[in-house]
Amino acid sequence: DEPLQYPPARRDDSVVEDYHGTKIADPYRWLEDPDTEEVKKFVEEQVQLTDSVLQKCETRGKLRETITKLFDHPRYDAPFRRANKYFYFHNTGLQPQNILYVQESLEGEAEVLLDPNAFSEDGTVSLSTLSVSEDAKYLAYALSSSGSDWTTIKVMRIENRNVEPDILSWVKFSSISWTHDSKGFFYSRYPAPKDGEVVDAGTETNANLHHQLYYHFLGTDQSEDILCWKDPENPKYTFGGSVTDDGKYILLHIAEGCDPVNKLYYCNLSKLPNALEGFQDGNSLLPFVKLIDNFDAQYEVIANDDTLFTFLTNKDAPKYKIVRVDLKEPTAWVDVLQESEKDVLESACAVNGNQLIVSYLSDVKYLLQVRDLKTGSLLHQLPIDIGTVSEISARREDSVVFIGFTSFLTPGIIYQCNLGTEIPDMKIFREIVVPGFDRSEFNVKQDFVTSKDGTKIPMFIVAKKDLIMDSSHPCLLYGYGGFNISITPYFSVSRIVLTRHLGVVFCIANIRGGGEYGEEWHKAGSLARKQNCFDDFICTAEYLVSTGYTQPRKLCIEGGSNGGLLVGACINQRPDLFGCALAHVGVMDMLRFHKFTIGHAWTSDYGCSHKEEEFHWLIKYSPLHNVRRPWELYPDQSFQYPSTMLLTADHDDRVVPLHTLKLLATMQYILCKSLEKTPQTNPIIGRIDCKSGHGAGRPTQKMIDEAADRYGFMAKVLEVHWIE
Ligand SMILES: O=C(NCC(=O)N1CCC[C@H]1C(=O)O)OCc1ccccc1
Repeated sequence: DEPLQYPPARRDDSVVEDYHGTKIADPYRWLEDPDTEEVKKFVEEQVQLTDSVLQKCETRGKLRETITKLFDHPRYDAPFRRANKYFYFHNTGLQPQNILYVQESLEGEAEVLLDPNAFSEDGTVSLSTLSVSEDAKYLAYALSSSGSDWTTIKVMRIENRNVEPDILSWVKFSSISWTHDSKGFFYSRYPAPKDGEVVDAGTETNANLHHQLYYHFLGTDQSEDILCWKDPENPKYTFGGSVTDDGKYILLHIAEGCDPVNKLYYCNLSKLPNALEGFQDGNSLLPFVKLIDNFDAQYEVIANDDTLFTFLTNKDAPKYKIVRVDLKEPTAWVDVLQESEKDVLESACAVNGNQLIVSYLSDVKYLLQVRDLKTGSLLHQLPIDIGTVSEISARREDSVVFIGFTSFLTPGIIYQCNLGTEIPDMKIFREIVVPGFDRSEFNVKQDFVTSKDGTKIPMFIVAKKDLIMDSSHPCLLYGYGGFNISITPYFSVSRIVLTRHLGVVFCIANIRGGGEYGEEWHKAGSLARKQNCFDDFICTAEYLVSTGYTQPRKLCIEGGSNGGLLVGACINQRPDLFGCALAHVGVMDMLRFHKFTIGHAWTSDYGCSHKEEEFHWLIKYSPLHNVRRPWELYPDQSFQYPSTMLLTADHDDRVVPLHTLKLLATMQYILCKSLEKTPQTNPIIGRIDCKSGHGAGRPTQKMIDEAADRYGFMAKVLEVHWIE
């Protein structure tokens, strides 16, 4: 059908920047300011164009209806205990936000404690983090609006649900950790922006610098909070405070980026002459002791017995191990649990006095064990299916542990594991049931694909049973590949609907850059070796074609954020290999990402164009800078870019929308508008949402509407029809 009429977009050819002697044009630089009338007009016209395309996607209505119906089932998270109360999140099905319940006992009557749905008409206010005081008297919680990373902390008195007057602003990238006297809590924040710098929190692009750790005394004004730590010499540093289980220490976790490495300081609260009150004069920071004062490795505290601390670390152990140190002899470290040859030690949780629940990732599947906290020795293997341990809810004084489990064909199970008995039993505490979903219709397998350099790349493949390998099947290939994040099996209603009603084969490629095989795997897909991620993803796509699942014009690739970069880079490098590309909130301008909000923290995976050697890594794959007309590169072949949808939202302050807007304008210009006649008939469109952010906290209806739009678009361009 007719090529689309793309809206005009000014090209400012005066913007040219010199990177270490290389001149780089940036004609859409003006798209970086979301508040100008010109940018608002650009967005409005793109939204209208996309709506006109989506109107013609026949399966969109069916998708929305079927996803809504299948999603309308009760969901629970694992309970957690404080004092004599239990707390858990629950959603009856289509509620915009999950609701926090409290009960006096596991079997007792549950009451609503905090209902975020009451905070806004349209469900766009979400709960980002919370913490219940040790005596279960108070709930401190952080609220986010429109999916922004900015939060506001408030406090509720649990017994009478009274919301206290405390309001803490400009909180971002913060946990909440109470002192055990319930007088207050530690949290992190940025300095308040200068007047006018932030009009609608979450739509600004200013860099987040000078993070600080504070302590808030309940019942006081934020201006009286204690500044516990800051580091003016290192504005990129982020600080996290956590009180140890015994209430004695405040631990300070310092990061300078996203690598799994941190400094670790501690302060013995019980040794302060006048506790924290002594710092209310605001004249000095807390007297932290620097246990680890370098970024050589990650140190995550598991437990302490007074000065004897146990850590999960990757120090000289890229697949992680457990070590111990006595603060009195801070250089004498001993191994408690050695690094495994093959498996990644993902988590370790102190439970039942002196035991550990550890989870390993073994070829992207989870193993769960009970071990001895003192010696590390194995006590029990806990039986779980192929899938993901989604959460482990327990504290050291608890002998009952709740374990969340999910997989491609398991909506969700919460096991109750009683460690008090001789052989711990994994009893089903809650099982999430999805009416109308019949797991026997589907098949899950894991293949290993050889990448360009011979590396084996695991890939999960979910399909209807008894698939005929005739290359006819639409395929959705999903990837991420960065920041030490592992994409492990999880239940997705929208993907089940695609497989059941559009015959889609859904695949997850565990490409390098993730954490699937530990820190070496992460590093092998970072910095100078980032191209490995794209090679891996392209090889898994070619595998799906060569083994007869699908063919390029039936193959859709999808990824979000760093995964959006993956999609953007792969359609530039192999426009012939895909029929459709869905890139959510992608990092697309690799020369400028570090300038906006928390982008500076990502240089740990990407490097920075500020440095000459790193500029040359980035310019080679930066999606914004590598859009080329394929028909000019390969004149004998008449191929074009796949049909592409770039998704973003106005309050995404994790990956600011300018990345998507600049790439959209560039692709539409180079491929579609700059020639009289262009072979590019596949649409290149943008889905730009409002009152929405990077993804976290998105209300149910917005999630469903977006899924229906992007998969309705995919079905249309892959020419796939609805199967009743
Ligand atoms: O930026 C990230 N995480 C990485 C992130 O969100 N990324 C990394 C690339 C784009 C985007 C994504 O893939 O979701 O989290 C914020 C943060 C908090 C504290 C210390 C450092 C950073």
